[in-house]
Amino acid sequence: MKKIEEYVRSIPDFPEEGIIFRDITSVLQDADGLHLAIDSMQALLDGVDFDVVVGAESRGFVFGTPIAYNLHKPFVLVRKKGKLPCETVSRSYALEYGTAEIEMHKDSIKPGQRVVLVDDLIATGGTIEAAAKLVEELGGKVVKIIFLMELAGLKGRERLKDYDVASVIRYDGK
Ligand SMILES: O=P(O)(O)OC[C@H]1O[C@H](OP(=O)(O)OP(=O)(O)O)[C@H](O)[C@@H]1O
Ligand SMILES: Nc1ncnc2[nH]cnc12
Repeated sequence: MKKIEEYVRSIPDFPEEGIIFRDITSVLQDADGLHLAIDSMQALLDGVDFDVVVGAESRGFVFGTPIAYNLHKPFVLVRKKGKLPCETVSRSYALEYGTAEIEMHKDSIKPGQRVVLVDDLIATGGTIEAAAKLVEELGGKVVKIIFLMELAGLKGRERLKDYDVASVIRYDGK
């Protein structure tokens, strides 16, 4: 069986010159790749005591929901601005390319809940830092943050130094 990193396709200069895009579609469209990705991320939660999984739109949904399902936990969506129908809290942040704003429903986290954050990839860490702050604004405690991939050269972990962070695949560059 192949290693998980062998399922990731890397595309130079997408969506902008200088970015190496780490593509998850090549992982997901292979049954073994999909199993390996979910199982490897889920293993990062061994021994972690938590109440709810929170995933960031859109690739965080793909990995967060099966993990929540497998572990019989609820799944909460962090969405890009303007998509959630009820009362929200929101936060703006900078991306490796461009800027964005994310939101959560005000009633999605109950005060004191222990939260695991899930996303496919950490680049600058801006997205997941903003998500962590929203969880905290709602009274949740972020007990673990997990990724399939980490672009270590962008130093996202330094931004998340107050959190317990783990990833399955580490790329040394950007
Ligand atoms: O660490 P950062 O610099 O914040 O970058 C990482 C984020 O960027 C990508 O999402 P994107 O906003 O492109 O949205 P998508 O998942 O809908 O493609 C990726 O899925 C992470 O959420
Ligand atoms: N290099 C990259 N590859 C895939 N998704 C990303 N999101 C931010 N940077 C990325």
